[in-house]
Amino acid sequence: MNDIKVAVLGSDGVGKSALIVRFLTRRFIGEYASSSECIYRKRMSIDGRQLNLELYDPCSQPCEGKSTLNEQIHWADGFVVIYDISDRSSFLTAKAIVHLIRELHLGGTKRDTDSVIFLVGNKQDLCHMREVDREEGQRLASEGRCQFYELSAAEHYQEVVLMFSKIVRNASLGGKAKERRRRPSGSKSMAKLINNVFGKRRKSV
Ligand SMILES: Nc1nc2c(ncn2[C@@H]2O[C@H](COP(=O)(O)OP(=O)(O)OP(=O)(O)O)[C@@H](O)[C@H]2O)c(=O)[nH]1
Repeated sequence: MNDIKVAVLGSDGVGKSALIVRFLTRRFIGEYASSSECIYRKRMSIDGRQLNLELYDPCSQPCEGKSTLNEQIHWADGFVVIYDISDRSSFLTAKAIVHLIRELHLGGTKRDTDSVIFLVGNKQDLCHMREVDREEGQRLASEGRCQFYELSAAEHYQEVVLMFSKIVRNASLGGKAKERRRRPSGSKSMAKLINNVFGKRRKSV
């Protein structure tokens, strides 16, 4: 069975955990308690093939044994790079991450990387506070050869599922057999995920 590794990257508070939790549990959780980086696992069937998905959610707080961005990039087969459309600085961070992924994957063939970086402008429901135009996102995506999405973890369940399903499909078609370097350390079961989800005060948006 294929193992597909997807890293969800972006600056603090852009909604990385919210998007992952939405995809895995269907729920939007306003506040999610997580003090360590972790990997969520899910078995998926894509085009009739069984896949083991590992989704990496970094922790923005300093924590022991935390992997570096370079290690996360080497570990993953696919990347979801997230920014918050109401926060320009998060867009600049996303831009730097896209460029770093491109730089570190220079050795790979074009086919390997073209379809496995997704740039996602999250919090589309906050468009009245928008600081990053949709066109800027599209421009960065075409510059970095990424697929582009604008969506809202809070409001768009179907779009979130489609986005994750598509990156898993693309990453699995890459047929990559790359050397695995040190993998990000934390690993989390669904039970732990549910604990985190219910262990913290929920905030309405
Ligand atoms: N309005 C709105 N708020 C969102 C959305 N997605 C996430 N948030 C909020 O943004 C805040 C940060 O979300 P998280 O999922 O913790 O973000 P993160 O990127 O995992 O943050 P770190 O763990 O600090 O790296 C929370 O208050 C969420 O409720 C969204 O689509 N719309």
